[in-house]
Amino acid sequence: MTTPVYSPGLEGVIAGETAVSTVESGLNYRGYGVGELTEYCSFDEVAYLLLHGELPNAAQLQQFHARVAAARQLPAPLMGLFAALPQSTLPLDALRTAVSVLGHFDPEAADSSHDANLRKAERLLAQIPVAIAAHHRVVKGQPVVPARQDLGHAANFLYMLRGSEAAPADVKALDVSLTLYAEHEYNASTFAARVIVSTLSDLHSGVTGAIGALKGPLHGGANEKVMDILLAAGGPENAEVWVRSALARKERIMGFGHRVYKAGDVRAGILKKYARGAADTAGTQKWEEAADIIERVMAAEKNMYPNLDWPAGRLYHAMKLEIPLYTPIFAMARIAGWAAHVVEQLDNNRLIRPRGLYKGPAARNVVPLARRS
Ligand SMILES: CC(=O)SCCNC(=O)CCNC(=O)[C@H](O)C(C)(C)COP(=O)(O)OP(=O)(O)OC[C@H]1O[C@@H](n2cnc3c(N)ncnc32)[C@H](O)[C@@H]1OP(=O)(O)O
Ligand SMILES: O=C([O-])CC(=O)C(=O)O
Repeated sequence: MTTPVYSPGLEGVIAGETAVSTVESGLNYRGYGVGELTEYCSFDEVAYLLLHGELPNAAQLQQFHARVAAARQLPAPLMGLFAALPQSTLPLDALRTAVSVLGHFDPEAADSSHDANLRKAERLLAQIPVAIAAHHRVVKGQPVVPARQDLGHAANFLYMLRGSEAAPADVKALDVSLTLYAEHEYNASTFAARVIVSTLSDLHSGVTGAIGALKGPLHGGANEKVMDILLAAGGPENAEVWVRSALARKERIMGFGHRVYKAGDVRAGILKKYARGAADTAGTQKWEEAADIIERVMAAEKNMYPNLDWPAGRLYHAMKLEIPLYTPIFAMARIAGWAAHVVEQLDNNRLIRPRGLYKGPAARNVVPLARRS
């Protein structure tokens, strides 16, 4: 047996190969920088790139859109389940359940071939936003709004959620956030999905587990906590005092820090201008001013910089989206990355099974129950 190497939290460990994206020298998806992708491409094109390996031409995009739009519906029993879940069910928990249930109804659930996985991935890409919007409206006692076939991913989601077409600026801002959220190498939720399917389990199981991993506030759950923090800080007048006392209490400021990026996350810089634009439109600039103050204190006191969740939480708040929807929106984008990794894992699979460094008692003998004190 070779000597095990231990790195707490697997920091710095190369856990596998991937051609989906890299965080080395700027984040890129399949070779394309995320800055250019947000500038020149829609999320729909980026999802195609992640799943199929190349950017689509116009005909490929049109066919992809037609397939995804046709799959924007849920089985009736899932709608019934949304009504039966406790009112207090968090949207992310409902989504995790929904993906598991969708697995029962997928016609190719048991087929984990490359092509079947891509077809299932396209269906999940279509169904996840429908599930988020439908659960949201059911909980509110509002009629569910059927998906529109003619709209892209971001526009259709806002339409299903609100029941009316969103302003183009809102659609563009959400679309950019989806592109930035779509993929990030071996992050915790993607790694969870890869571990699950490495046992030769199926795509829906991998994505269900990935959603569970995304939920935690050290990962995707942070975008909801960002707004909780700003609301707790109360605005620019109190932000500096608030963040300094939170740091003195050794609290984590959600939306700051990153396992890989120690000098800042390029995605946060890209999305910041959209958060600012949405705040200008909504007249909620005070949260942007408070965010600037917190950023300044975090840089000075902790040498720590915003990650993508920091502007995303503010953007969604300025767009008047309810806070518990923020992590589900992350999932609605990351499904493209999760599925691309699941396909890649299964195309060249080896069971993922690391070792644990034993820290328990030394070997000892069992004392039979009658003689145990
Ligand atoms: C899109 C995404 O999912 S990006 C990640 C979103 N998550 C967040 O924003 C949550 C807040 N950030 C964090 O908790 C962390 O920075 C993580 C989990 C993202 C990365 O953490 P790691 O690289 O593993 O660092 P680790 O958790 O070991 O922390 C190292 C030290 O920095 C401190 N620290 C890390 N992040 C923060 C933070 N946001 N605020 C205050 N202190 C922090 C820790 O308390 C720890 O201090 P200590 O050594 O005195 O105990
Ligand atoms: O990579 C990570 O650890 C977390 C992250 O930024 C992401 O998943 O987008």
